[in-house]
This record gives sequence, C-alpha cells and structure tokens, in this order.
Amino acid sequence: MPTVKYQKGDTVMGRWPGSSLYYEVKVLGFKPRTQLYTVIYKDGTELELKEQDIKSVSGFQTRSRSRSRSPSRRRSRSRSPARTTRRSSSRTTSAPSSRRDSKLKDTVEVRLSPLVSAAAALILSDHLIFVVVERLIERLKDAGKNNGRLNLTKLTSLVSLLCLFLPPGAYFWLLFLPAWVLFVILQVNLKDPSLVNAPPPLPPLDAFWDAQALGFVILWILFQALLYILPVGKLSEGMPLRSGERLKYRTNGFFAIVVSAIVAGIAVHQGVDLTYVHSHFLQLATATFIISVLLSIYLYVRSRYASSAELALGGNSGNVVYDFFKGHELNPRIKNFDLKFFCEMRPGLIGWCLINFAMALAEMKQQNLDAPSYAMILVNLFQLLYVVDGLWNEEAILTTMDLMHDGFGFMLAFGDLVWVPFTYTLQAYYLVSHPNSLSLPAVTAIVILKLIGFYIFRKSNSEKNAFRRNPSDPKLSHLKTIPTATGKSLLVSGWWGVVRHPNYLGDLIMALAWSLPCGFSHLLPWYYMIYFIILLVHRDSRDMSECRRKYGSAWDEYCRTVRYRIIPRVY
Ligand SMILES: NC(=O)C1=CN([C@@H]2O[C@H](COP(=O)(O)OP(=O)(O)OC[C@H]3O[C@@H](n4cnc5c(N)ncnc54)[C@H](OP(=O)(O)O)[C@@H]3O)[C@@H](O)[C@H]2O)C=CC1
Ligand SMILES: CC(C)=CCC[C@@H](C)[C@H]1CC=C2C3=C(CC[C@@]21C)[C@@]1(C)CC[C@H](O)C(C)(C)[C@@H]1CC3
Repeated sequence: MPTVKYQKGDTVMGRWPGSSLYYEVKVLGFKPRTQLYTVIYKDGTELELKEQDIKSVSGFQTRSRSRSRSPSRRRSRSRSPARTTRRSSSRTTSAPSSRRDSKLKDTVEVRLSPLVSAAAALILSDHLIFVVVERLIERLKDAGKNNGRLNLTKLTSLVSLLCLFLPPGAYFWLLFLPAWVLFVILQVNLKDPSLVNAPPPLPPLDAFWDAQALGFVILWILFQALLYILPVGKLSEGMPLRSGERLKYRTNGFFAIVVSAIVAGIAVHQGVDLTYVHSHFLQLATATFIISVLLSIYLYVRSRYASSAELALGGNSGNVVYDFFKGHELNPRIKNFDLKFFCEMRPGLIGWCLINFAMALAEMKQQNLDAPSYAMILVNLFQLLYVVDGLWNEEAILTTMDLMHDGFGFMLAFGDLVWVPFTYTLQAYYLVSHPNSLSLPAVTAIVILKLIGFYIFRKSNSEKNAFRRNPSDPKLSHLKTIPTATGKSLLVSGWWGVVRHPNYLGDLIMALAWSLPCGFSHLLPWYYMIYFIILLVHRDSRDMSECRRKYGSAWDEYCRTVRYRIIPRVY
C-alpha cells in the first residue's frame, strides 16, 4: 500500500477549493483509488482534498507568513485561518467565513455538473463568470508554482485583461435590466403586445424626457421620506450584525400607505388627473431610472469610505462595475435614515399601488366605464393586499436575505425604485387597453386561489420571523427543530417542514392569481409570473448555498428531512 501521509483523525489545515485559504479540518479517510483525502471542516462540510491541498498545522503558520504580496495573497492573509478559527471559537463554529468562499464552493459544484447546468447557472448567477476567472488565476498560479515554466505575472495580467473583454454578469445585467423595462413598457402600448416580438421602434429621445415627471418623482420620494422619519409607529430592532450591534428601524409603513392613500384620494377629489401616470409612464420611468443611477453612484462612492464592519460580504471584488452593481455597504444610513430599508419598503412599493390606482382611472377614461372592470378591480385589490400586508408586517423584512446579507447597490436601488413600480404594474397597465371580461365563477375561483396563496405566504413568513426573533416562543413549542453549530436552530416541522421555501410557494400561487384576470390572449401579463419563477428559483439556490455554508451538516440533515424546495413532490 502506498504511504498515506495523513491518518484518519489527524487535525490538519485543508485548503478551501479554488482559494488560497486554509482552515482547520479533520481527516476522515483516504481513498487510494482517487488518491483523495476526505476531510471535514468545523462547520460540518465534508470535502475531498488532494494531498497537496493539505498542510500540517505546525508547518502551516511559518509558511503562510512568507507568502507573496499579491492582492489575492493579501486578501488571504487578512482572513487567515488562524483569525477565522479565533473568531469562530467566540461566536460560531463555521469554517469558511466569507461570501467569496461560498462563491468558490459553488464554482466547484458547477464544475462537477454537466455543461448544460453550468450554462443555466451562468444565466442565473451574475457572479459566476467573475468567480471562474478568479479560480483560473489561482490555478495558473498553482501551475506556475509546480513546474516553474510559466511566467505567472504575464499569465495573470493576460487573464485579468481577458476579464475585461469577457465581462462578468454584472455588465450584462446593468444593460439588460433597464433595456427590459423599456421593452415591456413599449410592448404594453401595442395593440397586440408580445414578449417574443421584436422590440418596437424606439421613440425619439425627447419622448423619454419630461422635467415635470422628474419633479413629480422627486416630490413623491421626498413625501415618502418625510412619512418615514416622522416619529410615528414602532422602532424595531434588526437582526444582530457581525459586530453584535442591532440597528433600529422605524417600521411605520402601514401608516405611510394610509396617509398616501388619503392624500391621493383628496387629490383626485380636488380634480387632479391621475391618468397622467398612464399617459407619461415612460417619462416617469426614465426620471426614476435617473434617480436610481444617481443613488447607486452615491452608494458606491460612500461604500469606498465605509469601514470593513459596515460592508456586506459580497460586492467587494475590486471590480468597479461588479461592486457598483452588487452593492458594497450593508446598511448605508444618513444618520438614522436607512436608505436600503426605505427604498425597499416605501417609494416603489407604495408607488406600485398608486400606479395601479391610476391605471384603473385610465381604464375607465379610455373605455368609457362608470367603474373599473372586474379584472382591474381584482388586480388592484390583490396587489394592494400584498403591499399592505408587507407594510403591516414590515418588521418581518428585517429577517429577509436582502436586509440581512445583501449590499445596497444598483441591483437593489434599481429593483426597488424602477423595477417594482414600473414592471409589477404591467397587468393593470395592460388591462387599460386590453379588456378581459370575467364571469362570476371565474372571479370566485381566482379570489379563492389568491387567498390560498396569501394564507401560505403569510403563515410561513410569520412562523419563521417569530422563530428567528424568539426561538423559545411558547406558541412555537410544538415545532421540531434541528440545532446547528452556530447556535441558531432550523425549523423542520410546521410550514418549513413541508418544503424548504413555503413562503415562495405562497408567493407563486398569488402571482398566478394576479395574471389570471388578464386572460390568455397575450403573454405580457404573464411576464410577472415567468420572471418570478426565475427570481425565486435563483433566490432559493442562492439561499441553499448560503445556508449550507452557514449550517454545514445540520443544513444537509434539514435537506434530507425536507426533500422538496418549493413545490411539494414536484420541485
Ligand atoms: N414580490 C417580490 O418581488 C419578491 C418577494 N419575495 C418574498 O419575500 C419574502 C422573503 O424572501 P427571502 O428573503 O428570499 O427569503 P426567506 O424569507 O425565505 O429567508 C431565507 C432565510 O430564512 C432562514 N431559514 C431558511 N430555512 C429555515 C428554517 N427551516 N428554519 C428557520 N429559518 C430558516 C435562513 O436565514 P437564517 O437562518 O440566517 O435566519 C434563510 O437564509 C418571501 O416571502 C418571498 O416570497 C422575495 C423576493 C422578491
Ligand atoms: C431583477 C431585479 C432588479 C431584481 C431585484 C429584486 C427586487 C425587485 C426584489 C428583491 C426582494 C424584494 C422584495 C419585495 C419587493 C421586490 C424586491 C425588492 C417585497 C418588499 C415585496 C412585498 C412583500 O410583502 C415583501 C415585503 C415580502 C417583499 C420582500 C422582498
């Protein structure tokens, strides 16, 4: 038998695949056939490593100190295993501590899967190309180290240069997302709109611009900001940050929508013509887009001056475009004014309802109706319920991925301010000029579907939120849980025992109920449903990787117990 350097039970330093980071691992065994060691990280993650990726604990520190000063080495030193281990003993036992590491882990998984799924992952995962290039650079460095024949500096520069011409997903999304909004806005005005049609001819440039529209958008955002800062409503605590600190948020969203509704009602009563929103939709969207870009630039610049404790784990690649897109600072605030929370919950979300209302008025005007159609009423009420519920339970947003983990950059700024109000309103916009009559039984069936979706969505979100806020809440004592090495537990019964994302299931059922009133003549009103499936499947896989990284074997156990992700027995 060939000599095996490390024995079962040995504690050694294992390299995290694709990176130059080493963590303390325990050897579980060696497979002579593949010449790989099976090791387990402190968070329970099991991996197979080559002998060259393992070092003894004693020899490790001397060698790591003599590392080169290249940026990647600098990065690896600042997050050295020693530091990670020290940090983990105080708070968590998780081994690889950064988001970047989880990206690397994803990359390894993608490499092992067939080409087709890699391509699908490429479309869905905006950071993938970036990570692949990073890995390639690491590989080339390793290759150079091993045979000494490659000129590493030249190769590294070559690949970095290639990176400029093979832009990461962020470049694509930066251009695609605004272009898509423009495409659907232009489509919805056509007599026969279609998602698969070639884009209609672009209107002249001056058709995009209207100073008054910009003025209205600015007024709207300022009005919402004013409502947000008023000392009305509860001050809620966010989840603990890495520093242990908990930020406070003014959760008065319900108050804000009620005041906004009263003001809109008074304005209409006073003769303000809200159908302006319908006739100037493109100009309003352009104005909001400009504001979202300016905001993103501000966010990017200020993130350069933020301390490392204030940064999100992603969005710090060093690539300006990628970081601008992903967002770097976790909770950018001006004094107590939380920009991410405000943008996610106020101008866009409440604006969505205002636009829907304006579309109902536009429908009555355009089709000479005394009251909006059933279809328009359903779309308005369903989406109003969704938004009002979100604002009523505003505190629950503090335990979602966006608030807890994601940096605030162009993706969310654009998503919150432009994407939500100008694409989530397409069903109402569509109905203005594409009437769809509904029978009473059809109305009843759609209402029942919406209520089922809403029930699943609300109950599951509230269950998780209550559990995360107080795991020993007596109302939840009947639920089964799995402890994890981080000290947090995972629910394995109740809603979170049915599928791994019951809240997504409820949300998808509701999305179906929003599209049905528009009928089947065109694909455009089904756009939200299609987009939402892609968004939630992507979010689910992002969350899976993140939770596997955080919870290790406990997460695997959860996945073994709860086998389906979103739809029981299907997916
Ligand atoms: N309309 C729209 O455009 C959109 C709506 N949404 C909706 O927003 C809501 C929030 O979604 P999102 O932020 O994506 O994700 P979730 O609210 O589902 O949050 C996921 C987190 O929940 C925790 N978790 C996962 N499984 C368990 C478990 N078994 N027990 C306890 N905690 C668990 C984990 O965080 P940890 O363990 O760290 O607490 C995980 O990271 C959803 O209802 C979604 O449908 C989302 C996106 C867009
Ligand atoms: C394509 C693109 C630009 C994506 C950005 C995604 C954002 C539009 C969404 C990410 C998570 C969101 C949530 C809501 C709105 C859409 C965004 C911002 C949400 C506020 C809608 C109302 C719900 O009740 C909610 C509070 C649960 C929800 C939270 C997540």
